[in-house]
Amino acid sequence: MIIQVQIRKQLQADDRSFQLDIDFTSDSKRIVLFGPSGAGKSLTLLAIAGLLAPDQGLIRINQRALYDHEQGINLPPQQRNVAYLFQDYALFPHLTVAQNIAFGLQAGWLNPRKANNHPAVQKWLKLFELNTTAKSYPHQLSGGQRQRVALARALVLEPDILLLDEPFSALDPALRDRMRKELSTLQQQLDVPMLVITHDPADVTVLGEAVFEVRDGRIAAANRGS
Ligand SMILES: Nc1ncnc2c1ncn2[C@@H]1O[C@H](COP(=O)(O)OP(=O)(O)OP(=O)(O)O)[C@@H](O)[C@H]1O
Repeated sequence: MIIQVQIRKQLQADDRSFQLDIDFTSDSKRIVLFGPSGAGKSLTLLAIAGLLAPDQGLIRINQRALYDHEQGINLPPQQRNVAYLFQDYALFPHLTVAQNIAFGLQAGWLNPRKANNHPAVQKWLKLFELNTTAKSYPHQLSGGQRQRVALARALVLEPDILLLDEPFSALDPALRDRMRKELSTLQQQLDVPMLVITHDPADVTVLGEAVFEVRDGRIAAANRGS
């Protein structure tokens, strides 16, 4: 997988303005954008997902243009084949685990019995050891199980890349360490490309192979670690 991001965006809110000017390319499957609060990490992730339109530039994954200002290309989020994992996982509270995982599939799979039986849902329930929770609701799950449901819901669509926005920031420190290791192991097992944004150095150490430091809307440093 190769991701190429070269984007500019000027944001204006009352008397404040922010210039996003991000440029990086990577063929790593473990990319981390690291930097302080307000550096422009979330804006970059939103732009890759198609939830924020840049003013200029291009975004390509595996040579496919998701956004190309000069060519007038700006694919809507559902055509980008990228999965976006929100900070709090944003599971649907009124849907069971199986229904949550089935959500991105065709509408009929929201029927609980059908959702349980869908081959792709079954595959992910098994892979993530969620079989016994298939009929449970998100509030009945542990933090780790919730993360796995969110990942399964994202991965069931076989995205080209998984985008994660501060995946552990809402967790207490002990759970955070465990989930970080779990995500690392899952990424290695599944070999799925992921891009994580974070301000936590521990995420960089555990999850980062290609690490880009973001400061004041720009890539301030890049290094390819182990
Ligand atoms: N709609 C907007 N209009 C104007 N400025 C904005 C808008 N959205 C974000 N910004 C500004 O852009 C800057 C970058 O925001 P961004 O959310 O990308 O930061 P971040 O690096 O993800 O930080 P955090 O870790 O706190 O989420 C911030 O200074 C923010 O105030």
